[in-house]
Amino acid sequence: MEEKLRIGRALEKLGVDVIEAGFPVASPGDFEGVKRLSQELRGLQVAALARANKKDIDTAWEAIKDGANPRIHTFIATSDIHLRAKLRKSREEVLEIARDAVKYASKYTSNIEFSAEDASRSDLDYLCKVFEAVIDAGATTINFPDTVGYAIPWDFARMIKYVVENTPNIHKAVLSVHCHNDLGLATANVLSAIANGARQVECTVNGIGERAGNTAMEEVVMAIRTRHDLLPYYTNINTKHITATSRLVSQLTGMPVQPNKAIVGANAFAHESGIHQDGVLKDRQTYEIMNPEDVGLESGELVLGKHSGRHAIKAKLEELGYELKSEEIDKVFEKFKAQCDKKKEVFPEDLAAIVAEEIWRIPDKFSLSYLHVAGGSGIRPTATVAIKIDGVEYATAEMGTGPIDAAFRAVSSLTKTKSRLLRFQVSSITGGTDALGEVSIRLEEDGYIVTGQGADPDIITASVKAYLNALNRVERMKANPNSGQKRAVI
Ligand SMILES: CC(=O)SCCNC(=O)CCNC(=O)[C@H](O)C(C)(C)COP(=O)(O)OP(=O)(O)OC[C@H]1O[C@@H](n2cnc3c(N)ncnc32)[C@H](O)[C@@H]1OP(=O)(O)O
Ligand SMILES: CC(C)C(=O)C(=O)O
Repeated sequence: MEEKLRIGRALEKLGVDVIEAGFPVASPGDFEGVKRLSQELRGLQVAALARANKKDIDTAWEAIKDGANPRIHTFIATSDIHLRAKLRKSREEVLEIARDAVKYASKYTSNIEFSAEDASRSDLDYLCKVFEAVIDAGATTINFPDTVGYAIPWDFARMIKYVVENTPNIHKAVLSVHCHNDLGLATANVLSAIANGARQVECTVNGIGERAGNTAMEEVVMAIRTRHDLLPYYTNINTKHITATSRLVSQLTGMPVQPNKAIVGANAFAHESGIHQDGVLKDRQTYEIMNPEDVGLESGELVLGKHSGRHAIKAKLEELGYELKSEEIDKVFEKFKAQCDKKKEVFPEDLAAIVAEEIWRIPDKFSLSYLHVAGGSGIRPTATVAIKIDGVEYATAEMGTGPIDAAFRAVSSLTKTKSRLLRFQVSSITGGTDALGEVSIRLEEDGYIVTGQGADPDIITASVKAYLNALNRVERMKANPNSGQKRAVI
């Protein structure tokens, strides 16, 4: 309930006009969720879904009646396949059911939406008759769903135009569309519908929804905003909240957003190829059609990877605060490319480490002498660690919640550091149970953010090596106060 409410509040802040909060008859939980949203969200309309029958409509109204501007959304299928196989009713019967449902809902409110489920596979003349009947009965929003994502943009445009031209009272209602993404065409279909008279778009954040999902809200909004020359319409969406809302929805639904998803994917504003990076550095508009700031991102990102060129590396080094000579940049670039062959993405901290190790050439302060770990079920994990600090060996033992925690506590005690671990990742370099484990960590120590890597057949040893590697990098940063390396802003 609380999560639903958090998403509801985020949508209100985003500026959506209507939230379809749920299907109250579906379960007591859905009923309570819709009711709570209706009571708490006053700045928008909260709609409740109902099949075309009295019980669903009564329950929907009961859930939303306290809302600021409640909407009943009732629906029934109009395609022959749904009539024959699912509803087992004739066209005439379904037309009567639809009309009666809307008339029944009108005893509660004048804010009524009617959807003709599977409209895109329905006979258009029959569909127009149904729409005409429900508008006469009191529907103020008429929804044309492409329920199974079957439509093709120019044919969807033809269908919308047909409905507009052949439903005599269509001007009394707002025409809406609701597209699914089974063929990856939901956004395209919606845009073609808008261009032909649709004025409400039913969509979801991140495109989540049944099967391949629904039309992604952020795609429609940004298409209208970016191509205003061809789409002279507007939405009330405050686009600066798009990224935050997308992340919230992803987090609360547990549905990750694919990295290359338009607008909200992690890579949507990231440039990795050297030629693109060079262009973006010279003028962002060479490869950016939208401002990342407009969707709430700080700025577009240059991703350091194997496709990056010298221009991008030089720019990133400057951004990090390094003032290097041309031959030093060449050296960093060479090492950087070698690292890229080993890992997909190289972080700015890795670049900083290359500078520290290749240009400054300061020896490691800390090195592992030995590590002994006792663990298993029924005993408290204990690690005994000895490390050399500037050549002198020190040892201690610590307990922890697990063997890695115990070993890290021992390292922290010996090195007198209090690092904050930001990321810990274990992967196997080779296959099988004898695989070499590679640990990559990212930590913050004394205001510096660094990465560290360690490899060993024993993952606890690999973890301690990675930890010490990161701490050595911090020491190099500290030893070069004039290097220009910026301390991290935490
Ligand atoms: C197109 C859409 O996406 S609509 C939204 C889909 N969302 C959901 O389905 C929400 C979750 N659903 C549920 O919890 C349940 O399906 C309920 C509570 C809605 C209904 O449960 P039940 O009464 O057990 O019926 P069940 O789901 O098994 O079957 C659906 C029945 O509704 C009928 N029906 C389907 N759509 C409609 C409609 N729009 N209007 C009237 N009746 C309909 C079907 O013909 C079937 O009737 P039958 O029992 O006479 O054969
Ligand atoms: C209820 C309607 C709008 C629906 O969800 C669909 O047809 O996909």
